[in-house]
Amino acid sequence: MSDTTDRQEAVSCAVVCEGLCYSFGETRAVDELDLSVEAGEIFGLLGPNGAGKTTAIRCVTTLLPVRAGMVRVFGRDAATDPMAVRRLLGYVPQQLSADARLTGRENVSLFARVFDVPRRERAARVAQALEAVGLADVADRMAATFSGGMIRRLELAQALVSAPRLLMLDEPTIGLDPIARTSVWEHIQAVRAATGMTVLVTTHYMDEADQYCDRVALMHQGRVRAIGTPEQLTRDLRDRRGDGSAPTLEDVFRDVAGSGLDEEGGEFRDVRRTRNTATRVG
Ligand SMILES: Nc1ncnc2c1ncn2[C@@H]1O[C@H](COP(=O)(O)OP(=O)(O)OP(=O)(O)O)[C@@H](O)[C@H]1O
Repeated sequence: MSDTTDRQEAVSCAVVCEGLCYSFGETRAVDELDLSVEAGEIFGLLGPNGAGKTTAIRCVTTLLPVRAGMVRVFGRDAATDPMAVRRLLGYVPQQLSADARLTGRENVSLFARVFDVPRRERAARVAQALEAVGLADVADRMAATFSGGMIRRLELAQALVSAPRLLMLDEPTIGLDPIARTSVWEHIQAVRAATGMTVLVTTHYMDEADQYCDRVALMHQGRVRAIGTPEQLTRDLRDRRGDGSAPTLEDVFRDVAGSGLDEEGGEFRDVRRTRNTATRVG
């Protein structure tokens, strides 16, 4: 890529994946994935359990190596410049990342130290991050006393404290009740509105993506099967069907995934992994 292209992409694209592949032994978790996330959007990577969403975003975070294909974050190559990529992003994994034996504030402070937030700015930045997720009033309570939704918002604060340009969230609402889910999404939206940060989120809840994401990619068996705004995707299906029905994003997904879509939603080990995570977070 030329310097000029590099600079243009760094301005307009938060994430670009081209031909990304990742295998665990014989399992091709990500298979020739092409994706481009524009700066400032809330982008949803959707798919059932086992579709390859977590693997794909772990490659973007550099937690997994990019062995085949290419990943760039704001123009920085994840394979050749992983440290530069890490400095640009905040990541909330599916697994619990808050410590129950620390207070909310201590948890966020720990991340501020790990991410090298300058010492003299730390207290203010920690307070700001807790405020942004609506936990300022309970910041000095032990995380063990928090509800599942509060823990998710605490993890969001942990990721926000380093002021990342790209926030990546893996199934942020899994295992939460509807009220807690709405609250998590409203805080994500408020943070995006306040900072202009790009948000890349994985979810298998199509209704949430429809409501909160600017654009989505529908992923199945390691590949992106459709990409666009929820409105575009549902309108296209409605036009293709031409029967006056009003399809949902879930209908679009069934349409593009075809007969390969497993009704049970992924293999047993994928469901079990998800449930374990939900239990620990919730
Ligand atoms: N550490 C691993 N070892 C072996 N296989 C794995 C590993 N992690 C994921 N896989 C397999 O790779 C495929 C994609 O998994 P991945 O976790 O990326 O999917 P996902 O869409 O994020 O699903 P989930 O919502 O269940 O996390 C699945 O078939 C899964 O079983």
